[in-house]
Amino acid sequence: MPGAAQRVDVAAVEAELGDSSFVLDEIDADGADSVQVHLRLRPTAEDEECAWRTTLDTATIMLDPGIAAKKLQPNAGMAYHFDGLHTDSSNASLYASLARPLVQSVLRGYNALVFAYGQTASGKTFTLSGGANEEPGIIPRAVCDIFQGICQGSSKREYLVRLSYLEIWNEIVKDLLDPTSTPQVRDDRRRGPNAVFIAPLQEEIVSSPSQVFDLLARGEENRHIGATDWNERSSRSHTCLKITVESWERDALHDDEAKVGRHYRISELHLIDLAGSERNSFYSANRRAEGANINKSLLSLSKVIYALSERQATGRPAPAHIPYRDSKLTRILQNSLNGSARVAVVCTLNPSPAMVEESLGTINFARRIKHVAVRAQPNEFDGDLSVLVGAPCTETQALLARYRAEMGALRAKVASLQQAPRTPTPSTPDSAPHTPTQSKPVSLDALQARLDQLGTLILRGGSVQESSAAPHPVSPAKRRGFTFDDPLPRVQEKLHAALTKIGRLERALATRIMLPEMADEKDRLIGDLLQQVRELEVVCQAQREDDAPSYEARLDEAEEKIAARDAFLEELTVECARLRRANKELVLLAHQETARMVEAAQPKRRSPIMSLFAPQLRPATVLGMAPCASTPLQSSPLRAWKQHKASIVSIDASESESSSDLSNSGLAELLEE
Ligand SMILES: Nc1ncnc2c1ncn2[C@@H]1O[C@H](COP(=O)(O)OP(=O)(O)OP(=O)(O)O)[C@@H](O)[C@H]1O
Repeated sequence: MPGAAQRVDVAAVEAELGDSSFVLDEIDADGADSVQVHLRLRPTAEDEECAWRTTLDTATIMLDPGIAAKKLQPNAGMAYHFDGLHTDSSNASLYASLARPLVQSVLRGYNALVFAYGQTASGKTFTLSGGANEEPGIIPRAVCDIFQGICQGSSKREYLVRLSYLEIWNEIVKDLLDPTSTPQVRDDRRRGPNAVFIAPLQEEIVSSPSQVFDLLARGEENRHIGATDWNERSSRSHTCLKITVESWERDALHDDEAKVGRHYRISELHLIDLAGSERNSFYSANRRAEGANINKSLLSLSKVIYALSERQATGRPAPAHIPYRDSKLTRILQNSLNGSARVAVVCTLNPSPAMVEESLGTINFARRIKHVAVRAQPNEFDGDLSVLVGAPCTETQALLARYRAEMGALRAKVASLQQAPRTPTPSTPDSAPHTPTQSKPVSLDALQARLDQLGTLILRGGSVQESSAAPHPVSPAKRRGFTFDDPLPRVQEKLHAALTKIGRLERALATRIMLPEMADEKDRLIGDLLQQVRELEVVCQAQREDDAPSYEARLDEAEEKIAARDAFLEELTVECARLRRANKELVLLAHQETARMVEAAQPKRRSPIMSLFAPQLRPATVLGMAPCASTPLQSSPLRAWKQHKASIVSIDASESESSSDLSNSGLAELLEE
C-alpha cells in the first residue's frame, strides 16, 4: 500500500541505544504535582577539596562544619533535603529517577520541561548531553526512550515526532537549525494568557534517534561556546531542544479522517541547558557583556521562580504579576512554568570551597522552585482539532492529522487516475506512439512519491511481528534504480535527509528572481534590467554634476576667508612690533628725563616743576607702578633709581597695552610740558 506509515524497528532502535530498559507505561501512576528537584554535586578532581557533606539515602546535603563555622550566616550549617541527590558520574541513574518519568508523561500527552541550573563548570552540560562518547546524558536517553516508547506503543496508535533547536545568546533567539532566520517570541492568546510561540522556527520531522542526533550535531556547530575561568568549553548561551510528539488512535477503515473520539495527543518535551552564571571575569568586553547577559537572564529566572513560589505559598487566588517578560529565557519557559507542564530540575554544584557562595545560591534556587505549583493535564483532543488548526503557529499544529488528510486526498486521486478509461488512439507508422495515457504514469509517480514521503514521516506503534505482515511501501528511490543494501532505517534516514535538503533548496529558489522560460521573454527582461541600469547611471551622473559647482563655490569662499584672516594677522603683527618699538623709545626717554631731574634735584632743594606734580609725578607712578610708601623719592635717590629700573623691566617684559598707551600719550605730554 503506497504511503503506509513507517513502522519503527524496535531492534534497530535498541541497538542504537544500547539500553532497552524502557517500558512504556500507559497508566499515569507517577503523576507529579510538584516540581521534581534533584541536586548533583560534581565529583572532585584528585587534588580538589569538597566543601559539602552528603547523605545519599535521604538525599541530604550540608556544608562541611569547618567551613560552615567560618560563615556569617546563622543557618550556614543547616541540612538541605531534595527529591534526589547525585554525587557520582552516572547519568543513567539520574536519568532513570528524574527524567524518564517525564518522558513517559510526554508519551501520554503531557507537556514536560527538564532543565539544569547551576554555576559555570558545575556539570549542567555533562548532565544534559553527557560526557564525551560515554555516559550519555538526559537528552540522548530521552530521545531513545521516546522512540522505544513509540515502538512499544499500542498497535492502534500512530505517531509523528518533530523537533526544533534554538539558543538564546545575548538576549537574541537564534534558530540553531536555520541560523539565517531571526525567531521572535510572541503571545499565543488562543492557548491562554501565559502562552507564547516562537516564529519563524525550523521544525524537522524525525523518525529515528540517529536523525535526532544528526540534527543536534548540526545545531551544535552553530552554538556559542567559549572558555570561562572554570570551564574550557563553557556554554555561553542557553539552549532549548523541543521535541513534539503527536499521536492518534488508528482506525483501520478511516486512517485519514480526524473523527471525534480518536483521542489526538500533542505533547512537548523541552530539554534546556542553561548557560552557567559566572563572576566578573577578566576576558574581553564582549565576553563580559555575554557574562552579564547570562547573569541577568538567570536572575530573571530566579525572580519568576520566586514570584511563582510566593503565589503558591500565599495561595492567592488572583495571579500576581509574574515577570516573564524580563528576559527571553523566561519568555520561552513561560509555556512550561505557567503550571501546564511537568517539570524536573537538576541543580548542579561545584564542590570547591571557593564556590560555596554560588552553591548556596543554587541551593536556594532549588528550594524555591520546589514550591512552584504544577497542574499539568494531558493535551488530548477527541478528534476536534479546530482548537489547534487555527492557532498562530498553525503550520506546526496537528501535523499528523494534516498529513493524514493529505494522504487521503492523494489516495483518492491515485484511485481515480488508475480507474480512468484508456482512450485508444490510432497510431501511424511514421509517427511515434502517442496516447493520452502516456502522461498518466508521470502524474501517478508524483502522487505516489508524495504518498511515500508522507508515509516515512508517520510512525506506527505495535509489535515487530505485525510489521512483517504489512505490505512493503513502494519507494520512489527504488523506482529510480537505487539498491537497498542499507538497512531500512538507514535508507529512511537518507531519504529524510534528501527531502530536507530539497525543502531547503526549494525555499532558497523561491527567493530568487525567476527567469521566464521563453527566450524572447528572457531577452525582454534582460533588456529592461539593462535599461534600468543605464537610467540609474544617468541619474548618478546628473547628481554628481549638480553637486560639483556648489562644492567648488563653498571651497572658494573658504579659501577667501582664510586669506583675509592671514592678511589681518600680518597687519596685527606689524602693528604690535611698531608699538613695542615706540614703547621702548618712550621708556628710554623717561629714564633719561627722570635721571636728569633727580640729578638736578640732588644738591639743591626740590625743583619747582617736581613739586608741582608730586606725588603723582614720581617716576614710578608715571610708569604705571604703584607708589611705595616706604621708599619716598626724596629719601634716597640711588634707591629710587633702582626701583625705577625694576619697574621699567617689569613693564617692558609684560608688554602690556596700557603701559604702552600711557607711555605714548600721558608721559609724552608730560615730558613735553
Ligand atoms: N558528574 C560528573 N562526573 C564527571 N565529570 C563531570 C561531572 N560533572 C561535570 N563534569 C566535568 O566537569 C567539566 C565541566 O562540566 P560542564 O561543561 O558540564 O559544566 P557546565 O555547568 O555545563 O558549565 P558551563 O555553564 O560553563 O557550560 C567537564 O569537563 C565535565 O566533563
